[in-house]
Amino acid sequence: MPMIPRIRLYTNVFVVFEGKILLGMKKRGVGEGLYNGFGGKVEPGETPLEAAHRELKEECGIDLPLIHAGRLLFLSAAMPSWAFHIELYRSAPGLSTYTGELAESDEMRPEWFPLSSIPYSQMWSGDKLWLPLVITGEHRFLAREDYDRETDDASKEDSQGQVELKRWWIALEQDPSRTEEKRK
Ligand SMILES: Nc1nc2c([nH]c(=O)n2[C@H]2C[C@H](O)[C@@H](COP(=O)(O)OP(=O)(O)OP(=O)(O)O)O2)c(=O)[nH]1
Repeated sequence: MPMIPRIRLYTNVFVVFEGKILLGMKKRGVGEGLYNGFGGKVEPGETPLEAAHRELKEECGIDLPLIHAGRLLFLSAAMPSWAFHIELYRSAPGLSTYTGELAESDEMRPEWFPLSSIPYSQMWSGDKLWLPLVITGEHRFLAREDYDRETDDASKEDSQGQVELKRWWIALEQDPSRTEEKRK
């Protein structure tokens, strides 16, 4: 029987104000050296939305109303015993203020970017596929990504076991409360 991975549930929050987005430079751990939204593991007894608010506050000091933007499921050949499930949130549309003080934490250095210059080359490689959907917020989506070995030739693998995005798909949710159902 093939190995069946166990699910790791995470959250990730993108704060999007008029014309700009708040990203954090990850200073340690998974995704170190990359810009990302703010997030982490959902703790036992917590809903993903509660975890999203908690991680946003812990990692950059602020809080604000959030909406669910989409769901990312990914597999990585570097960690075959896990399937990653990330609940993605964004700030509620039309907002331009938050509570708390924006501050660097030991995990993240927050930085605003104009929407016209999002640093995709310094982000997880799949993010460019769906972050535009998070920003417009018109449709919730389901995204699936498979990160696999860069080469099938095991002798050429480097010691890090580098993986790259090999296959993906994205589907839009039909959500009449957010947008008129156009495809009948
Ligand atoms: N945007 C994006 N985020 C990702 C991808 N893969 C991935 O793990 N993440 C996110 C999920 C989490 O928000 C974050 C990793 O969380 P973390 O390093 O803070 O997790 P942790 O186990 O340290 O959790 P915690 O201590 O903060 O609770 O990276 C990806 O492909 N794209």
